[in-house]
Amino acid sequence: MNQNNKLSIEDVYKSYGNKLVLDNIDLKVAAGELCTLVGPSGCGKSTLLRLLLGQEFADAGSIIIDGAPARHPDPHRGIVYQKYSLFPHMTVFDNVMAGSRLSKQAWYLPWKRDKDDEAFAISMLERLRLVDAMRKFPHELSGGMQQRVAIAQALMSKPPLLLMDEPFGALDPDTREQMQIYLMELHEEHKLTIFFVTHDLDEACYIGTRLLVLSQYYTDDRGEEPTVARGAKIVGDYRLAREALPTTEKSSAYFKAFVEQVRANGFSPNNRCHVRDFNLKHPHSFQTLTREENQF
Ligand SMILES: Nc1ncnc2c1ncn2[C@@H]1O[C@H](COP(=O)(O)OP(=O)(O)OP(=O)(O)O)[C@@H](O)[C@H]1O
Repeated sequence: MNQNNKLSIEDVYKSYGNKLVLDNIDLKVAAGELCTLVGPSGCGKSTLLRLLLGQEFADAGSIIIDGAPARHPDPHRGIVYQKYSLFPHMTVFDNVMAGSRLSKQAWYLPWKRDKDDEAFAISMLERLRLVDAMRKFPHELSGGMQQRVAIAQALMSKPPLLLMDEPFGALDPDTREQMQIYLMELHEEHKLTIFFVTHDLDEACYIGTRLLVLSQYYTDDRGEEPTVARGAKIVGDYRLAREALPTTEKSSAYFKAFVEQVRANGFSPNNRCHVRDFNLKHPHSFQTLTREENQF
């Protein structure tokens, strides 16, 4: 494995029963990349994250993270889901602090707080506009606030590999944009490697340094569609020059032109159907054309 690769996925297959979900996935990711992952609903994005987490195993192939097979979840990999789960009996602050204690594989004991961790937790709570709520319990918070606490909890340990499954999907647009900017800043500051699943191409292009498209719809080398149902492959792999994007100008003509360019040119001609159907106004902005619609 190339020493710069944080992770390497080779010839990975994953089925549930007789349904093939992931079909020969090959992917190498360098340390520090923020990979955004888009694809049609049900194509296997969350399944891929679960394999990376070590929560489930591939039927064939290998997943190597930091030179070792991904066998089971460990503190070096953090995960944030759209559905948050917090400790109901702990305050916001203790929930966030629990993230660092858990990552150190020691049970969280409030009287054994680490001062550096405390300072980092408070700085995150300030950034996430939660500092006024830090003594509250989860049931006293809105859903968006609870999600922000869950994100802070996962970020607390600055996991070298952070897996995020539609983490901002339930946030209101303003909070979502603030979270995007915060995540980009954290990514740069702590050199995290991140896999970020989203249904929003705008978001994927905005925050990612690399855009991956996973889909079960593709044509073969001769441009023909497979005659049997297949699992999903990486059908688009696109480098994003995020440093060229001013963080405050997401709605700028420049950014819109950039996303449009990704839509128009970003994927291989064999997969152009995926590009045409991106509709950024739609809440599920990535939808794949049916065979009948794909007539060009
Ligand atoms: N534990 C399981 N048992 C059986 N089938 C499963 C299981 N987990 C996922 N699947 C199936 O595998 C396929 C991929 O599911 P997955 O949740 O990974 O897709 P996804 O791309 O994340 O979808 P979405 O965008 O809707 O969240 C789906 O058809 C799903 O029904």
